[in-house]
Amino acid sequence: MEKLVIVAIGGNSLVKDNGRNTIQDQYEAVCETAANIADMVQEGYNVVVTHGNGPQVGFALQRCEIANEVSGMPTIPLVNCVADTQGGIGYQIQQALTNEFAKKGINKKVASVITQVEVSKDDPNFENPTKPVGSFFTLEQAEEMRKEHPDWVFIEDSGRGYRRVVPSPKPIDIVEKDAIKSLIEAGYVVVAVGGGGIPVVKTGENTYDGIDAVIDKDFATSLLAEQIDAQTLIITTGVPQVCINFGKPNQKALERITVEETKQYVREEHFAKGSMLPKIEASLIFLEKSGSSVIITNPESLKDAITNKAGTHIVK
Ligand SMILES: Nc1ncnc2c1ncn2[C@@H]1O[C@H](COP(=O)(O)OP(=O)(O)O)[C@@H](O)[C@H]1O
Ligand SMILES: NC(=O)OP(=O)(O)O
Repeated sequence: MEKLVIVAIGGNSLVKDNGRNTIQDQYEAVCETAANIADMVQEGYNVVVTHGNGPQVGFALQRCEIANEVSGMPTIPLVNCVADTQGGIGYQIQQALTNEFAKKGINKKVASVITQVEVSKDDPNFENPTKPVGSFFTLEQAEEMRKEHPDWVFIEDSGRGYRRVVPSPKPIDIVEKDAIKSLIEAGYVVVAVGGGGIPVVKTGENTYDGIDAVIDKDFATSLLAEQIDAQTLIITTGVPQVCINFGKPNQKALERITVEETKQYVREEHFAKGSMLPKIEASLIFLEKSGSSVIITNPESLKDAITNKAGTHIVK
């Protein structure tokens, strides 16, 4: 089989205008990324695609809350909002890739798998929400919302503004991993663990129940990469490269770093919690368990990053 590469598309990389963009705007962003992924497939890479949903799941929650306030419509639980966004974004990726393959004459089919990801109901992250979702707000806007919803928690997200945070337990197992593997072996380009997967807890040996949370797609992707034996993990996000001293006058973009150097930068707190840190932590887990290399870059640099001309490369 060709080299197996897993590409994780960041939810924020599909949003251009802080929640004011339309589904069509999001589809255009998906199409840009899909064109780059199709180029990789044309080069002979065997690609599995995962994606985030941080902004989109927050928008979905917000729509429910507004509909509830305005007309009393029942709200939708967070776990179902995750499922909805997994389906909605997965549909766009599946269609965009299918169309790109047809345009480029690539003989490949795409299949998306509705993916449940097991978490533990005792995960301490349920008590300590850390996953930013939805739009960015000013401090004043966040304080105003907290007056009405004192249980909502906000954090400052990488200098971009304040965002609501929700619990983000660590993924333990991918329920549909065998189906994903079978589709890969049958030659499909598979889209899976969208939005980090739909969080579920075990209720019996083979039974599950949904639980309200948003799993970090970088950790879920790293787990899937290990389970399908992928060699390379590529994370696309809003920046072309990972930086040290991010946002400071002495900011420096990183081209190639070893696992040991990366751990040192983590200790020096160069990577923001809830944004770049999970990508780095997930990359380290992947490299220490099974993977050989990680690339972090933005969608437009994907093709150059594969040939070492762009992105941040983390190597063993
Ligand atoms: N050290 C860093 N280097 C580069 N970007 C960083 C760093 N720390 C925080 N960031 C921010 O993290 C963002 C990526 O996280 P985020 O937008 O949450 O991811 P996603 O694309 O998966 O939605 C970047 O766009 C950047 O604004
Ligand atoms: N679920 C998740 O991690 O989404 P983002 O990558 O969009 O933050």
